Amino acid sequence: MDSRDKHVHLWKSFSFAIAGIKTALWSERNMRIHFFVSLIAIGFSIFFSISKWEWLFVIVAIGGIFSLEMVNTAIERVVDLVTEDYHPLAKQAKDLAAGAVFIYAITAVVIGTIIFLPYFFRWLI
Ligand SMILES: Nc1ncnc2c1ncn2[C@@H]1O[C@H](COP(=O)(O)OP(=O)(O)OP(=O)(O)O)[C@@H](O)[C@H]1O
Repeated sequence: MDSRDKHVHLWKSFSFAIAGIKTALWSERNMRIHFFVSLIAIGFSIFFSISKWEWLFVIVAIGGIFSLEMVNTAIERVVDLVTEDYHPLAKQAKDLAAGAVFIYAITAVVIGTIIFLPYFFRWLI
């Protein structure tokens, strides 16, 4: 593979990844909820002029939840592809993936609370 082929290959992988993000945003209700909540979090971050360190946590929380939700969606798709019948392993796979998203979502809420609550109190009083 010469360097031009590698370039084309890299560009194709990138376009497939973008297609995946679009699919997730259009087809998954949870992704749209994450998108909406992320916009609010970014809005608060700008409004309160949070510090560089706080931005890092906000970015990790937002990036993490989007990535994990997409992995969850991918697992759901593969399970549905393998079987449409009820199967205890299919249930476990989907429930485990959903559990992973749930854990990260709680983590993100805790991060948001730790960062934004003091700003809210200072803003109120
Ligand atoms: N083939 C299956 N066999 C056994 N249980 C299943 C199967 N498919 C789904 N389930 C159970 O139903 C639950 C919901 O499945 P579904 O595919 O609707 O995912 P979902 O979490 O509702 O998806 P979304 O995030 O898109 O709303 C799963 O978490 C799992 O417990």
